[in-house]
Amino acid sequence: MAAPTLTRSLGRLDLIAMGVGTIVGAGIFVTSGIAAATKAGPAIVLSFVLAGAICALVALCYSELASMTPLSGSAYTYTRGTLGEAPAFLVGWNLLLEYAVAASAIAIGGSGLFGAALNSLFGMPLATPILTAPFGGDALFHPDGHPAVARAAQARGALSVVPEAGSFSYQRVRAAAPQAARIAQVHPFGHAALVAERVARLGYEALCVTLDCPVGGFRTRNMANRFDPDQRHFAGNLTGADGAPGVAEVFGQLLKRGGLVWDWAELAAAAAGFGLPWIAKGVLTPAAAERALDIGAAALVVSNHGGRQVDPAPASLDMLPRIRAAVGPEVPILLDSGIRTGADVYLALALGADAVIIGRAAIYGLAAAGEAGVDRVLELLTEELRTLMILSGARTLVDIDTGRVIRAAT
Ligand SMILES: Cc1cc2nc3c(=O)[nH]c(=O)nc-3n(C[C@H](O)[C@H](O)[C@H](O)COP(=O)(O)O)c2cc1C
Repeated sequence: MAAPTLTRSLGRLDLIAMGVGTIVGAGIFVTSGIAAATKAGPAIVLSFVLAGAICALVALCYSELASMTPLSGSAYTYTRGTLGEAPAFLVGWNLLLEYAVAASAIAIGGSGLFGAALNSLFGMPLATPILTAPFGGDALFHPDGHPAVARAAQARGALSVVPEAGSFSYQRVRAAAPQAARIAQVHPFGHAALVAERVARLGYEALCVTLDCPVGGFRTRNMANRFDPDQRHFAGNLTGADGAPGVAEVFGQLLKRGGLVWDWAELAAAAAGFGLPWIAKGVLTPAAAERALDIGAAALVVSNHGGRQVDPAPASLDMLPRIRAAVGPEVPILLDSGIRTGADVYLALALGADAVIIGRAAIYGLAAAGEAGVDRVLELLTEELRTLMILSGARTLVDIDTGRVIRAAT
């Protein structure tokens, strides 16, 4: 039987196209811009010329070696033919390494595109558009609490907003994951400027000021269930020492529902002394958004506190487009309340958010499996978001815009 033969079907153009395709990876689009912006400036052109000349010399070496050793195997075979087994062994392994490095460089190119909607929040890099929420009493869900949440966030390049009424101190959480625990949440109860000073000393870079919780909501399910958690789980920062209020004092304020405990003027006065950029959390109307920006907020969290404060409050997603329209495209807007899936993240980004914050989704992961559970939640949300981006033809996060969402008639 005749040996099978393969038909030659690749022509000159195909080979050139394949060669160029192999050489040009995602990296050329991502890293050359960074090198031009931060290192070489216009002289980057000279780098390209120099690299081109070196590549031409390498190509000449390769063609000489290929004509001397007309066998397949590339650099491994050439080295074996000219220098022997041992050097060829080393060159072979180096080739493998080169491919691994090249492959991961392309992966970074890809993830760079993924994180491009809002590259940074006041200089804090955002590798993903998902942050974890400040939720108090975290040790009720898992003994590892927010340090575990922040570690999971850090591993996924996410930021964590660390709560004032958490089970662990700002210091403990930051020490657990300094790359994630960079935003400290505070309630504006008159001691906020003091907290701002303290967290700045710990290295926090921004404050998240909760505007929508001057008193606790009228939570009838909690009452019916006689939910009365041990207050020590909320005392990570509310120690009653060094000017910090005690947990009983704050709970008293939250639960007694004694009336207005702050107003915009008091917040403006406190904010003047913050010394850190601050994010207004709990904004649900264009008027509140404008007010917060007027007194110095640098970003907004459109939120109804996870539906825990005002029972007939509108959904944050419904209010988002109006707030985006009122404040313009430049103000960073985060959204929370009801984010459970990658599709929810997609919708929030499409309707005007730069990133989202997850509260209960992170809590469910924490309760189920501690740090690993939060990690899995972040992984699932990200994977679903990526899948939707591919299916909707959005190459980058910035491409996710209102044009991709159809609102059902109500
Ligand atoms: C158990 C629990 C505790 C919370 N504690 C706080 C808090 O101390 N400070 C705060 O600003 N928000 C707090 N929140 C609200 C979250 O920061 C966030 O706005 C909300 O959970 C988002 O909605 P989601 O749970 O649907 O994602 C808490 C939420 C939950 C579920």
